[in-house]
Amino acid sequence: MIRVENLTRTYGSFTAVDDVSFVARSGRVTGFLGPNGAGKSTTMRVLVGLTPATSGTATVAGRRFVDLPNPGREVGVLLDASAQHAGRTGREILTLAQRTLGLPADRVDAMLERVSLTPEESRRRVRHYSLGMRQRLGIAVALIGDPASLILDEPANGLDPAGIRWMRDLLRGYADAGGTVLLSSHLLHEIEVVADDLVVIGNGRIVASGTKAELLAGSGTLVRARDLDALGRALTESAVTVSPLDGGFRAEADAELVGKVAHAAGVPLLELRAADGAGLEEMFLELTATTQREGVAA
Ligand SMILES: Nc1ncnc2c1ncn2[C@@H]1O[C@H](COP(=O)(O)OP(=O)(O)OP(=O)(O)O)[C@@H](O)[C@H]1O
Repeated sequence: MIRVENLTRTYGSFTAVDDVSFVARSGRVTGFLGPNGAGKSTTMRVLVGLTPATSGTATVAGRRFVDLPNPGREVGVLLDASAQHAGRTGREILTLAQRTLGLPADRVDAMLERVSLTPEESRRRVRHYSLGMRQRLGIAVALIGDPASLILDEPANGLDPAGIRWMRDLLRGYADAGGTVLLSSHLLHEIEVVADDLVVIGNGRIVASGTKAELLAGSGTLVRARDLDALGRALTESAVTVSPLDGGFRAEADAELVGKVAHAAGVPLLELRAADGAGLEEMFLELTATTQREGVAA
């Protein structure tokens, strides 16, 4: 389990992380979402002991990172895939990690296989790796100590669609086996697919957190009809709040009620379903509207 409690980090008079609290539970993938500069990396850096907290605590398995006797066996970390020594080969980097952690030598080949780096690629210097290959190597380093928790900053960055699918399956399998995964991203759809729980941060403060199901439950119903005016009128007259979405409406009511209202008004529907496909992005933009640099298009 990963726990952040009342964490604050200031730089001079600027507060990068402001009284942040959340828990990433075992057996679950927790998505840490927020716009650029929201404070995700700073929080993760405090979690892994790279940045001291100004106040508050951040623990993995009940201890601060610096107090873990052999941290790599407890928590796998990937913060910056390009932070590896560019002159070393992938195999050398994994071998160093294997020796540092006191692991059997065969873990190196096992990890290369796990992240689908070929023996030939493992002998290339990291400076010649693509970003996607660096991400795979970073994941291999994070996993080599068979830790119970993973902390990953934008792990899907640089991966092609097949790589993103691979990463998603890997994280799902890891959590299903009891692991704790905390991953940050601004790739909303990627997080929406893989995360069980969500923590949304904006301007250093948590603006929403909970299970994905809870957070998306308020998304309402997507409803479309050829005669949108008649549909909108019927819903509004029935005290159902509507807003435009995907060429139709997002109605703040369940599908049954929306269907009944449309039927009673004699409006044939083209589509009627839970609006959760669009939910997370909309929620993300809404929740961070006051904290987005660009503001949100109406
Ligand atoms: N060492 C530092 N000194 C001063 N300000 C800093 C320092 N590190 C981070 N910040 C500021 O703290 C804020 C949060 O940065 P952070 O990197 O945590 O954001 P983030 O959510 O990870 O963003 P991104 O998605 O762009 O990576 C930013 O405004 C950043 O400029």
